[in-house]
Amino acid sequence: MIKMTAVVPAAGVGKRMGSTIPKQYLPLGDKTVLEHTLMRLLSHPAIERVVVAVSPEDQWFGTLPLVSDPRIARAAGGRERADSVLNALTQVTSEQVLVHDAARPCLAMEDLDALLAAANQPQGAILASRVRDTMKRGDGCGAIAESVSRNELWHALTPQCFNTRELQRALSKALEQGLTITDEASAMELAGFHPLLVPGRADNIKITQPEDLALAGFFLQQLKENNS
Ligand SMILES: Nc1ccn([C@@H]2O[C@H](COP(=O)(O)OP(=O)(O)OP(=O)(O)O)[C@@H](O)[C@H]2O)c(=O)n1
Ligand SMILES: C[C@](O)(CO)[C@H](O)COP(=O)(O)O
Repeated sequence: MIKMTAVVPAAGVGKRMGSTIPKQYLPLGDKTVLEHTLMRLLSHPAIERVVVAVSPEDQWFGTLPLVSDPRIARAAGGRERADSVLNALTQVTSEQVLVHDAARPCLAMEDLDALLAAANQPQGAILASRVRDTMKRGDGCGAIAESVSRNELWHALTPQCFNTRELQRALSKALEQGLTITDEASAMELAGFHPLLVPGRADNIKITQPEDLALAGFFLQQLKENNS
């Protein structure tokens, strides 16, 4: 089994959540969103370390009991997600690296297994779920401009897994060019790679808006009841 380090970008402010504290520190049952995410990653034998990118202004990370786990390291968060990931990568020595949003606590072990099984490909791999709704592009004035074929249209999820040095190079280049990178695969694509799409569960949601928290709590409970 390939052993690797995971990077967890957790330096966001959660604007869309509209909560008084960053969404990664909101409670889900008896623990915070971030603790659930970290516990799920560390429960897999392939994940030997986790580097968490945390805002320099963060007041909460150091108060989490989990932080005393020697497998967890802290890196400085950056202005954008990609900056946070790039900062964390400086602490990664494993050949492969897995990047997973702090805001995605509902990661099923079966999905992590599937991603890791594809991880040794040079182009890398991401978890993704096929689009199920009919997709529309807006005209910017609140009306439909066009329908977008959902054939081969996927939601990019995380974790995403790549060769560490290739990812560092790709992210650095994209950021130097001033490009907006919202996931690691985008940077790798710009560098000419075509990462594999590994079908993942649609309940691996990213907590983004207020209604997502209760849904994540339900999905997390289902995962625990099914030992997934
Ligand atoms: N500068 C940033 C911005 C985001 N993230 C992290 O990237 C993940 C996905 O980002 P997103 O869902 O957009 O989180 P926020 O940026 O906090 O949300 P918003 O865009 O609503 O502010 C989150 O775990 C977030 O903490 C990060 O590490 N560094
Ligand atoms: C990485 C990601 O979760 C894949 O869908 C997504 O791009 C993160 O976007 P955000 O705007 O930083 O939440």
